[in-house]
Amino acid sequence: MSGKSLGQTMLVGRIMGECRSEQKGPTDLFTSTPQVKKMAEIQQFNVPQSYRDTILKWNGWGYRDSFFAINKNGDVEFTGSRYEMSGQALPLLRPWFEQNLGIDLDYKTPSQPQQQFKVDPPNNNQVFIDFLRVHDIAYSNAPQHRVMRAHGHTVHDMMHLRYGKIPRYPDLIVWPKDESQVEKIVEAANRFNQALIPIGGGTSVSNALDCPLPEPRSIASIDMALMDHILWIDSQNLTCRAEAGIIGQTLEKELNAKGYTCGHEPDSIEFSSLGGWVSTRASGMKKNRYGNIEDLVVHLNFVTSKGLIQRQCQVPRLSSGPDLQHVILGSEGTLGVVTQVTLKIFPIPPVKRFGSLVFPNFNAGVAFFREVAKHRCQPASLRLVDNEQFIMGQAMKTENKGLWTGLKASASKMYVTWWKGFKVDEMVAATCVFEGSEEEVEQQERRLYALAEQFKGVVGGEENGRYGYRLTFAIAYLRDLGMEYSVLGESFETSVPWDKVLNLCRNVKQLIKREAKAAGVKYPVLASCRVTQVYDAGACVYFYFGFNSRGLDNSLEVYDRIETAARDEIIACGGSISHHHGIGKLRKQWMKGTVGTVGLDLLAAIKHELDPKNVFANANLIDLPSAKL
Ligand SMILES: Cc1cc2nc3c(=O)[nH]c(=O)nc-3n(C[C@H](O)[C@H](O)[C@H](O)COP(=O)(O)OP(=O)(O)OC[C@H]3O[C@@H](n4cnc5c(N)ncnc54)[C@H](O)[C@@H]3O)c2cc1C
Repeated sequence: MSGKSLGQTMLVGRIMGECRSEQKGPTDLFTSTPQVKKMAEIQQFNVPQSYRDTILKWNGWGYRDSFFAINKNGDVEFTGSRYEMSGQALPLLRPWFEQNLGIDLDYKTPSQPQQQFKVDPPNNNQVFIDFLRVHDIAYSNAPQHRVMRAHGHTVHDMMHLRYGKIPRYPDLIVWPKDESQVEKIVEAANRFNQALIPIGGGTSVSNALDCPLPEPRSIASIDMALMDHILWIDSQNLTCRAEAGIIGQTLEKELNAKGYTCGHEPDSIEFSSLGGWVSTRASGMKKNRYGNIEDLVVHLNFVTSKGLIQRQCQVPRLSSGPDLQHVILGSEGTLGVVTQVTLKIFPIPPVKRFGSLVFPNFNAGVAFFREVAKHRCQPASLRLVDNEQFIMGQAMKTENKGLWTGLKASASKMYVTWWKGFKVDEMVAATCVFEGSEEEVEQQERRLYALAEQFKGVVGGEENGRYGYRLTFAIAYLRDLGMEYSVLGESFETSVPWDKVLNLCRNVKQLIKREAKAAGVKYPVLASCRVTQVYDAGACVYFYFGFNSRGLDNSLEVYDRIETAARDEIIACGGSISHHHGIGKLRKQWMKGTVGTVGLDLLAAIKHELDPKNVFANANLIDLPSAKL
């Protein structure tokens, strides 16, 4: 993937310089229903060809050329050439799918072809469209643009794309190229009764981008893809200012080229945007060293229906009443548009090293993590996978590489399983990323590994650690393979105090299996978790679950029942509604229990004050009392 200098791509959204304004993508293949052709003429102005339309899948995760497929030998293979795993076979993965989810290669549930995907006609607000034209703001109501901005990446989104249709599309897409154009769009929306939904990378996993069905107004999606530039880097104060549409990997790559990092690395960094991170209160895997997004944001600009919110000074901390930036962080597109963000940046650490540890069981691993938090000796990243994920990780070995490469010699494996008495169906693994100077990293390693010994931890080597983190990006593509064979899968997460981690993990996993069986699932069910973040007072736990829907005629209903029951169980076990995925429309039902009635009223009052006409009408976070609008 070739990098490009700033300025070269002023007119296109970029992922590592991959887009060209002249590129045409097969998204042109979407068809309009006959009504669209009759009722609504395609209206387009200055449409940029952004990465979203040219290199991303229309009905799944990630790059179009990268997916898991069954090759001619019957093995799973990862296509393309973008990832280390690309072009390689994973001979253990198919047996893993068969054993753990009961898939049968003869029973395929392929997606509908793109050409058959029908798009409803747009509800054009002509006066708003004319305004955009006069003010030189790019727009389109073409079906291919509307489909690509109508969803995030929940199971529902994928099921709609693969087998049905999206219940409601944005009627128009607008591409502001700077903050002043965003201000004009918001002003016009208020004047001409237009609803708006901002979209960054489109990686939402909370139905936050879905257009609400009851919304009677025309809905325009504000695609931030053109606002993707670093505006300045301040090496004195170690800050940078960037436009909110910049995609994580582009931001990081351009900072790296100048010797800096922003340190924020969510697993979705390849496709999620800076504005999206702020709007969802995102968390990155290296938060131990750099902090979560709320720790990294120094300052931001926010365009609301009432005008621009920005601080009058760019200082590191302020005592001036409640922090208004915390009203914006996590606002999920309900209050306005994040246009520019000043972030802390850091010199790239001279040394980055991976590491891994193996523990006899999950309890020992969690006890170790608790001790690490007490001693505050967590490296930049520290993750603990349970036995199910440990086994799954091994099943994703390519022909040449494996989780056990660090313990390559069979003598080492014997050391763990025979000499140390670990059981293969109980042992778990932790992976780490250490960053700093050579001395700092050595010291971090020594301290962590010495502590691990107290919990029977065995050092698994650097290569195993590296492998664990590399898998992160590939795992996101696995669901699409499962869906080809009737598997529905999802991940969800929570924040939980230390004393409740074990109980919560065990209960939620058991509940998922119980609920699936009760709902008629006839095949083995995947329920697995990992501890992904370490805090003084608790941890973030991240679950994967999946089941084979073969034979069920109400698979989405079954899925919803299990997911809802799992969230209820999480909350009953002392966990939270979310740690970093946010609320969207998916988890709204638990907001009252989370913030209380007074809290809900306060959120509604803020919404009413900033956006009295509910122009930002994505209906995330809370249901608005109609009297207030
Ligand atoms: C495979 C995968 C891995 C993930 N890993 C992580 C992870 O490690 N950590 C994590 O925190 N999350 C993760 N997520 C969730 C998701 O990536 C985050 O919520 C991310 O912050 C969303 O950013 P985005 O740019 O894609 O936002 P979008 O999906 O485009 O939008 C999300 C919400 O933010 C609003 N929004 C977007 N941009 C703006 C803006 N400029 N102004 C106002 N509102 C805006 C939208 O209206 C919407 O409500 C993951 C998701 C997937 C699919």
